[in-house]
Amino acid sequence: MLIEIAYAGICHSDIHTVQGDWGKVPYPLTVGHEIVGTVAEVGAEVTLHSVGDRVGVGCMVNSCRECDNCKAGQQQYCLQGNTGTYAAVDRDGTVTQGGYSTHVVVVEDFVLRVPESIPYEAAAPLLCAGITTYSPLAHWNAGPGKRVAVVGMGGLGHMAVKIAHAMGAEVTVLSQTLGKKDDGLRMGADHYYATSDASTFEALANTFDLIINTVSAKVDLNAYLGLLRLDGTLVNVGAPPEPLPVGVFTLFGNRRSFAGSSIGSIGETQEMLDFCAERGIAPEVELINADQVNEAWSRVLSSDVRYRFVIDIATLN
Ligand SMILES: NC(=O)c1ccc[n+]([C@@H]2O[C@H](COP(=O)([O-])OP(=O)(O)OC[C@H]3O[C@@H](n4cnc5c(N)ncnc54)[C@H](O)[C@@H]3O)[C@@H](O)[C@H]2O)c1
Ligand SMILES: [Zn+2]
Repeated sequence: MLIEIAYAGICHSDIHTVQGDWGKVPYPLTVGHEIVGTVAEVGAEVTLHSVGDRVGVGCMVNSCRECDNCKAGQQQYCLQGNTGTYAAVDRDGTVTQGGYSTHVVVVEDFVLRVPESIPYEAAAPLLCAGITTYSPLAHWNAGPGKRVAVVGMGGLGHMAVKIAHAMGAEVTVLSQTLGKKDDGLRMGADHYYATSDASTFEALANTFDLIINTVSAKVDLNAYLGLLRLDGTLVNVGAPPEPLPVGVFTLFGNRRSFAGSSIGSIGETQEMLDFCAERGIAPEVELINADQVNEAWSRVLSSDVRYRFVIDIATLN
């Protein structure tokens, strides 16, 4: 089906990709995997969506559909590798191209329904930042009685705060400075600490059931692991290119776990969109014109984003 794109979010992964942080860049390349728009045309066999529907596309546009993980509905963990929305090789051998664009063609079951009650321009970041934080929060049972910490207050981080709060968890933000403290508390955080202050790590030792690390750069994971209480888990969703050393003795204490998590399944993405619509949760976005993308990228790199840039695709015409 053909989608006319209205808005595209800017994810730090777009920048990692184009900087070559994760490997060779398959030029020519258009990035963007936080896409919302309307259905413009459908093929004869399309049944899930109709022309005019408000829809979304996230980080993947296909998977093998046959491996154990696909059969379990976990397409993001496809054993053949899911087909990324951009920079991946599609079934026809061409390189997929992303959402900083006017149109995209996507197979119907990798397209999500975007509820009308979510403000249109704010919906796009849910397709990556929303699901990438919702999935581990749901999987590790964030909820009443659970203490959850969110490391990093960027695109993913601010969604983790809102979603964990809506799930009923006690939420703490661990940010480099206290510069975004008022915002964090307004979004639902119960506590807010600066990681540049060494006393934070002493004050919060053995505290959290779950820590979601959204930082795009290398951090000292062992310092954060020390903040987990008995059976606590630190889940890394931030994707810096270099390995992050983990000391096993830190894991022995409190029987701690260190885990990773990749976006979320298509089913879970729909569940997240419906959850956000029902709970009135939306990303906080700064809308930009297409000719402001370079400036927005440099602001993301200097931690000057509150909290997601979204491109108004109408300005691209
Ligand atoms: N696992 C996944 O499926 C998945 C999905 C989307 C994005 N990601 C990755 O998650 C990371 C975050 O993406 P984003 O779009 O939210 O980026 P972002 O730039 O909006 O947010 C990153 C945050 O980390 C903070 N930060 C940077 N260096 C830090 C440091 N040394 N200590 C503490 N905080 C620091 C920044 O200030 C910023 O608030 C990126 O690496 C991205 O590629 C992973
Ligand atoms: Zn992303």
